[in-house]
Amino acid sequence: MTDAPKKMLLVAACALIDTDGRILLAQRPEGKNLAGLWEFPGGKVEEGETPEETVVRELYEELGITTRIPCLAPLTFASHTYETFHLLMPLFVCRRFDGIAQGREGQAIKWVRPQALRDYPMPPADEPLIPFLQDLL
Ligand SMILES: Nc1nc2c([nH]c(=O)n2[C@@H]2O[C@H](COP(=O)(O)OP(=O)(O)OP(=O)(O)O)[C@@H](O)[C@H]2O)c(=O)[nH]1
Repeated sequence: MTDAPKKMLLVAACALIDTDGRILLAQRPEGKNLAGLWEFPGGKVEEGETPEETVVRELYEELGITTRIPCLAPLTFASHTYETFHLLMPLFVCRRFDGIAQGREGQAIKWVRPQALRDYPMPPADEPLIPFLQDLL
């Protein structure tokens, strides 16, 4: 017997890189699924949005960071089956942005050195992304 097909969820995420080559991770707040895990800022691509527009919007909403679409470079993507949906998540990198990142939705944030990424438990979809960032930085 085959399982019913799962809904495809398109989420756009971004690795913000600071001038020291550290990457910003945000901790998923209590009450959400995967609470406590560290993830890249981002969110669901809304109707009528491009993934780049989603990232620009989410960086501002979640962190108070402003950037522009030309400052986003595609790095890799995650494709992972969760229990109730299949996640497809392009990951951009961004080194040019304005503002001081703050967790505006109550989430903890942390600037993490590439070699320390494995010290922060991440959603299973994110784990294969780590070597791409380590190679880049
Ligand atoms: N932003 C982000 N989401 C991720 C990452 N890895 C990963 O599996 N996800 C999953 O992708 C989905 C992102 O949706 P979201 O952040 O917009 O939604 P959410 O669960 O906070 O719910 P809500 O915004 O509807 O309250 C979640 O199911 C989340 O668990 C990641 O690195 N960044």
